Amino acid sequence: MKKEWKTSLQRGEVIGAGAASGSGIWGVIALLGEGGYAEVYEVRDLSTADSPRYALKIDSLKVKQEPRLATVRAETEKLKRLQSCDGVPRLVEGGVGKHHGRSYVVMELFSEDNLAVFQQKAMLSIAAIRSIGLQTLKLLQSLHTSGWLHRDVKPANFVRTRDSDPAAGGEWRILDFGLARQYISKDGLIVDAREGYNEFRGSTNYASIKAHQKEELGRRDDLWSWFYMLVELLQGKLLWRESRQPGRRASGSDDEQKKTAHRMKLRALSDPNTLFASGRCPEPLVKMSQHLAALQFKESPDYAKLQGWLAQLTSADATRLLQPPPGVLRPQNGVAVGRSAPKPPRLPPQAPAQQWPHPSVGLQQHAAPGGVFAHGQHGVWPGGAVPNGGAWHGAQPQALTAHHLLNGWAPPGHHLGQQESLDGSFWAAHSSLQTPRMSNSTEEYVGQGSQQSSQIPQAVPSHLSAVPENWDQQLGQLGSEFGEEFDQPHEPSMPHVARQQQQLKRSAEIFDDLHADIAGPLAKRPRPSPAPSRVPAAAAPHLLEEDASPLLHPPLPSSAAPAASAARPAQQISPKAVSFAPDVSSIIPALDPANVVALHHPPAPSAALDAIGRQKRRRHLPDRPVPPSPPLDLAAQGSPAARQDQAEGDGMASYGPAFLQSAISAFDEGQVSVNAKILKKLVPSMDPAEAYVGLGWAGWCLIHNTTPETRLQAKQMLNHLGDFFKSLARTGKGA
Ligand SMILES: Nc1ncnc2c1ncn2[C@@H]1O[C@H](COP(=O)(O)OP(=O)(O)OP(=O)(O)O)[C@@H](O)[C@H]1O
Repeated sequence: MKKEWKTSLQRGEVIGAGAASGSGIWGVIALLGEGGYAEVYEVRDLSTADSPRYALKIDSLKVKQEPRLATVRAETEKLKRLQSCDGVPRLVEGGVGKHHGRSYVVMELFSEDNLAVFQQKAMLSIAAIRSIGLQTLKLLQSLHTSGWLHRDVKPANFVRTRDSDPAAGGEWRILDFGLARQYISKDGLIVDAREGYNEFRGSTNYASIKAHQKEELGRRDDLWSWFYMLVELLQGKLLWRESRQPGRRASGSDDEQKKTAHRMKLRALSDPNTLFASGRCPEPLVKMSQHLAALQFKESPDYAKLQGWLAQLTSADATRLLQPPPGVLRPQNGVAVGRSAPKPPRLPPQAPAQQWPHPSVGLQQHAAPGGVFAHGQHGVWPGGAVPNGGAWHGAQPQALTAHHLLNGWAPPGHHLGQQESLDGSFWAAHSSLQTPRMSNSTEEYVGQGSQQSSQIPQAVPSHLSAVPENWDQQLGQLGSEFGEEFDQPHEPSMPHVARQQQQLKRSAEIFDDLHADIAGPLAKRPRPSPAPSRVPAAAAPHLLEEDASPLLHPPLPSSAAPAASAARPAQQISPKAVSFAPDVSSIIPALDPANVVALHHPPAPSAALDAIGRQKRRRHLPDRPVPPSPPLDLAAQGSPAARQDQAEGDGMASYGPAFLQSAISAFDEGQVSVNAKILKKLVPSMDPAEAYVGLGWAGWCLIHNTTPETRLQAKQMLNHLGDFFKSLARTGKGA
């Protein structure tokens, strides 16, 4: 299908002065494509009867305004030198012509299908994918053998020949040498990476990790882009493109898109399964990824091996890609939620109390802020995955999970699974509100983590050797999924919250498993003496045991709090004072998307929420009416159509943005006490999702060293929320 005619040249327009100037006379027939700085037209030579058709590439009008952007001239120079290379378009005129100050070049014409268009037209068979993969790989190999790198490998830069059979996968050629660069010097040596090089080259979705890191690119980077293309051919999409679905506005800036793509590519480096919504990467692609990851800058890729792996792709792989493996929660909006592990036997209820962690756990060295805790990619943790999924750590200088593990926060008598379930909810709510900062810090963290990992002593706590190998992978995967979900720059919305809650439930399960796994081995160890409370008495003079009582404790009226504190002067806080987890654990089952869904038609932000956040909403969110969300059929979520609906609803059916925005600022430490008041006011009109955010907020205040007053408010908030969730679980309605 020809593109809509909207660019600078018109049908029938004549370009070139003809034989007198040594050029053809080119009559414009159709627009074929347009890139960043050029337009490509189908033309024919008007000076010849029955002229074949050609492609004419001309600088776009933008270039005329900003001549430094001119690319056609430079590209033609490169194309001239590449004429002996396989699959490169043949130049029809030796040189560059000028048309009203814009450079153009005429070349061999291919079909109107570039690979980006082609793969959208029909579901490709695995045989077609193998054929396209092989051809494009060979084109790159040929280019590399000629001493050139392409540096912008992407589907739009491969184009099918006109006479090839699309049903058989077509014959493919390579285009667009604007960024191509010679990597072999005149004396036949591979050129060193330029010192101080710091440029991004390529296209966000297909750029290699090194490209994202603005490093000099080599052959391996062209092949990483090829690899991502292959993933896209197999799956129909790249997961980091999620937020740019057809018909939806792009929800992030280019920078944000780059960051998301970079982060997800880094994650896929240690776990290629994450490239696929099904959570399973075909084995041949795992091998490709490992091969590419192992290549040094100057090293030649093993094209033959890559071809061999490509040939191993079978239709069974393709079928599996569409099916989550047993135990993987159904992907939501294309994102696999996590792999469930076989459940270890639960501890009997009367299991002896444990202190966590055992004092012998030597993990303090990992507690330094900035990401050194998790670097499992290099095998520091059993199972070899990042235990907090990167995202956990990225959320705060001290990861919440790390915080528990490292600081022995949970008092004796406390069950880790419950505590960690709570922790998961804090983290989830917290990170969902931290979107922009979260992506930054996660990215920094991942980079830093992998850089520093080699310098960090191997410190696997001894008791963890008794823990199944994959527990940290599970946490890692979960953390990453959370990270991925919440790093997406979209507005909070119903489906978003439902997913969030489903993941939270999953986290509770994993943490419970973890608890059972760890508590068992620990039970066999000598019972340590009780750990001191994490909150020293001097730092928490106003905290009373009652103030921190379990969730069902009746809330203090807000005005009563200071009075209560005054009546009972400073008192050592007992371990029980922070032991609210059992109650929170009991509300975790109530955090069920079905409950939220049932209560949430239509989403109706309360007037109070609206008023408080109006100003902020104006600043942060588009000022538009909130449409009622259609009933969400959870049972149908697995179907592609339902997922699409859900995806498109995402960002549309947003509710309570004012609340969420005000909660976002609650996480700025300076403002916590102000926002505590706001949150408390809102409790009566809360819906479950908002309550959930409040839960996260309160937990965050308790875990971090906020002021004693704020912690008190947070505990009151937990009381309210406890009632709320209990009522939700009992009646299907919030309090
Ligand atoms: N010789 C050709 N035959 C047929 N179609 C072509 C030809 N050259 C380019 N096209 C079409 O035009 C599109 C844009 O071409 P090209 O990638 O060379 O432009 P660009 O401005 O350099 O793009 P970008 O900014 O994306 O790098 C291609 O994706 C392809 O669909």
